[in-house]
Amino acid sequence: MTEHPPARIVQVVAGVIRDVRGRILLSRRTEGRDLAGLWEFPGGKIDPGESPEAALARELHEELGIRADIGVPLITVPQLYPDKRLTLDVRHIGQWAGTATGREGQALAWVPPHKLARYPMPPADRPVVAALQQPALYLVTPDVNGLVAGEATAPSSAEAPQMPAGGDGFSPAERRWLDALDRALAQGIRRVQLRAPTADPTRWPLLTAAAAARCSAANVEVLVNGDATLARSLGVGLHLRADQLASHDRRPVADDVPLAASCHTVEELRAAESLGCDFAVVGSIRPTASHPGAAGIGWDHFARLREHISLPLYAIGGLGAGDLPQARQHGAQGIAAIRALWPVATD
Ligand SMILES: Nc1nc2c([nH]c(=O)n2[C@H]2C[C@H](O)[C@@H](COP(=O)(O)OP(=O)(O)OP(=O)(O)O)O2)c(=O)[nH]1
Ligand SMILES: [Mg+2]
Repeated sequence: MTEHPPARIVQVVAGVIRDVRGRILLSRRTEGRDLAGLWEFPGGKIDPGESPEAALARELHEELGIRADIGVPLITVPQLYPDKRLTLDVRHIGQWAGTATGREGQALAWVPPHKLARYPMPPADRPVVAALQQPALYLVTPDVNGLVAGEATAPSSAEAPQMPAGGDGFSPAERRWLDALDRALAQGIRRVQLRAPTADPTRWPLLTAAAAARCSAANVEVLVNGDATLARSLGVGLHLRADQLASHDRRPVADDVPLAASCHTVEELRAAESLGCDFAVVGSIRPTASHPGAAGIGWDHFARLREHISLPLYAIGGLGAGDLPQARQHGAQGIAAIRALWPVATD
């Protein structure tokens, strides 16, 4: 973050308008304006002294000729453009009346949500589309209790009696870990990173294969942490650690599986974006039990990082599902967590 960002601050509010079939209205920016030809969510600048709700209702009437009830916030995206510092505040639209027409000569399109990515949009809209399409929660698995050897080496002989005795071939700790994953899936988790930094490397491929099979049966997206060879052999996505970003000069997994990275700096985020990552995880927002003594970066710093890139981001670090509204207010599309999303057995 060495360059000087533009000083001009522009507050924009836009709406997600749906028709009875659930399609979303996009509007094409006309020639002669900035970002001409790109598709956007209808809306515009907030006038001085105007509330975001009043501004959006006014813009939707001016641009489309509709009367709209402004609904709940979806996401607010801070984004640096060459000439301005934009804040794009996107609201769901509730009831609306009238026939939407391009009153300023702009083309309109009603787009099914899964086809939004086909429409070229300004950089600030990528996190908005992600918030509409992608899971809001990203579960990161914890270590496998009982398999923890303190480092990534084969278990010592003292641990051998805990190893599988038969049946499904998994140790009690491994079975507990898989059972907790099943509970997380049953509770509605849709995106999972398989990570267990101190797992026994001779057991981890078996465990990830079993976990990936469970996720795939539930139609849940899986990424394995750090190991591109394992990701490719399982046919699942890959989640890179920040220190691995520099070791890849092209996308290490196929386009039809997700690629993500953990990032802490603008440089890492740019590297993740140019490698073709689908999203990144940024933190730690708050101090966490796993990193005692390390201060969190806080939401304002998160927003300052986010405005340099348009990659969808999950915020991580001492957060749970209850932090989602605040995350969305600072441009995160979701929350990533280990503890808060891992359903430990209650019996
Ligand atoms: N409405 C809208 N604007 C967006 C989106 N994404 C995005 O980067 N922008 C940018 C484009 C513009 O730089 C700015 C909106 O300004 P605008 O020029 O359309 O504002 P306006 O409708 O009030 O029009 P004007 O009267 O100033 O011409 O925000 C989006 O999804 N919707
Ligand atoms: Mg406008």
